[in-house]
Amino acid sequence: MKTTDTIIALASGQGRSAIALLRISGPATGDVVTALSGGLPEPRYAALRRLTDPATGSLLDRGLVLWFPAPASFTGEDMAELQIHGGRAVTANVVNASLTWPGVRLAEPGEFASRAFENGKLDLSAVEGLADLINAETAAQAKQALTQAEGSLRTHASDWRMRLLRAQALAEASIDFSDEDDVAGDAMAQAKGEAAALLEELTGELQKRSGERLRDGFRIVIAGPPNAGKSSLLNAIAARDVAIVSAEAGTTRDLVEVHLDLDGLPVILTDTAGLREGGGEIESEGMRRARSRAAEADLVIWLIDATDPQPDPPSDLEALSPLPVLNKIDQADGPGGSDAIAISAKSGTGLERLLDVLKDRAGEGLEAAGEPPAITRARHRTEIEAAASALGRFIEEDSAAELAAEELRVAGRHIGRLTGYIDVEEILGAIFGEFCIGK
Ligand SMILES: Nc1nc2c(c(=O)[nH]1)N(C=O)[C@@H](CNc1ccc(C(=O)N[C@@H](CCC(=O)O)C(=O)O)cc1)CN2
Ligand SMILES: Nc1nc2c(ncn2[C@@H]2O[C@H](COP(=O)(O)OP(=O)(O)OP(=O)(O)O)[C@@H](O)[C@H]2O)c(=O)[nH]1
Ligand SMILES: [Mg+2]
Repeated sequence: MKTTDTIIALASGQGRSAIALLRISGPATGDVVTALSGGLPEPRYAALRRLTDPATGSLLDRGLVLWFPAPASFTGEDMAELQIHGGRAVTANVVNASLTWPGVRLAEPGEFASRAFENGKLDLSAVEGLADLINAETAAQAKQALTQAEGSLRTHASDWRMRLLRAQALAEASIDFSDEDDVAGDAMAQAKGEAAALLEELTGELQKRSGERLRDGFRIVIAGPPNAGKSSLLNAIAARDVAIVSAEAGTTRDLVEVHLDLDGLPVILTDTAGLREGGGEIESEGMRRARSRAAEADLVIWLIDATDPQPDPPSDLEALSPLPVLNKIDQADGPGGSDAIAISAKSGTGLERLLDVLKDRAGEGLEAAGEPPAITRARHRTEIEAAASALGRFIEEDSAAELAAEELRVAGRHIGRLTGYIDVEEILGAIFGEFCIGK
């Protein structure tokens, strides 16, 4: 048996609450719970127990106790949960009483999940999904995170890995039969066919950006000349007084960011410094930040003042195909004569329409057509890109079969890293045994 520390943590939020959930995991769990509550309840059934300090015998709380003997627990170790009253003193007392037991210590952040990973209960992609689920701020983010926690990326990764292994087996066969030209050539052609089909699928996944966007939020930047009403628009959409508004041009210098939930879609809306020629040192830095944030945005709003003839966006912004919006129509006489959406940040006219357009654009950016994306974070993209380039090299390679086959192993290692299971060589052994390839 592996000896590890027993860890304890408050799994519910910090601070006062009606009920608090303490989680304990590790070999001493059963002893700690017995010492605190006088015994172990039936596995996986809640039991109401008096909890006492084993050192002094004093009553700490009356709470619900759950016992999950290994391996049928979240971490795969012996685990228990104490559902107690959520006062600061109660939780501190029960934690401290548990910590007096030998081998018990406070858990590090993420340690329950990392033990679940080590014990094969969760793969890396599921751990990431759970982390995203806890951080999710909107319904669409939560849905994507839960899908990943439930194994969507793992399913892709194991399918890709099996196809790579098949290609690898074929490539190895072509090496083994290299003295029989026809057989060897045929096997290698088949291996390359398998690889090409897989490369096409990986390339398709790499083209989808919606998974990462949904996880991070759809980024909208409000840009425009000074005094156009950019900060007023941010405040109106956020329905809060976030940014300073004034009649003075050049009020906003820094980036001002708000997180919005537009019908379940996560949007990060950023107000920026007004863009104009000249300007002092601080204002110039503000404009530099505005331009660079706009360049990274998923959508740029170019806001102009309908009462004031104003310039077109500078060429770097024009290149981003900004959405033109005309503000202050409450003061403008007659229609603006452009295709811009007309609003008044002050009176609220036109805001509904603008919000509908923003929701549509966010929806297009965040909701992938067809199958949900496999990639939800940069780590996945990096590994899949590396696997795809190794596959590309394998397909191009027409010299030594041994060298070409090595590229397939490289691709397999990168795919393996998506789930953290990188025992590719082991599986390959099993496949070779089964297929009796070679001699
Ligand atoms: N009270 C409580 N609620 C919770 C959790 C928890 O740990 N405690 N969870 C924590 O994330 C989530 C539920 N996830 C869980 C995942 C696996 C197991 C578990 O005991 N797994 C065993 C047995 C599986 C079974 O009986 O079907 C196993 O995998 O072997 C428990 C909770 C959300 N709600
Ligand atoms: N009449 C009218 N005035 C508005 C409207 N929107 C903003 N304003 C006024 O325009 C002035 C400038 O507004 P801001 O929101 O500070 O403009 P800004 O684009 O953020 O300006 P800078 O940060 O300096 O670039 C303020 O006096 C606002 O009250 C509107 O829809 N109608
Ligand atoms: Mg401003």
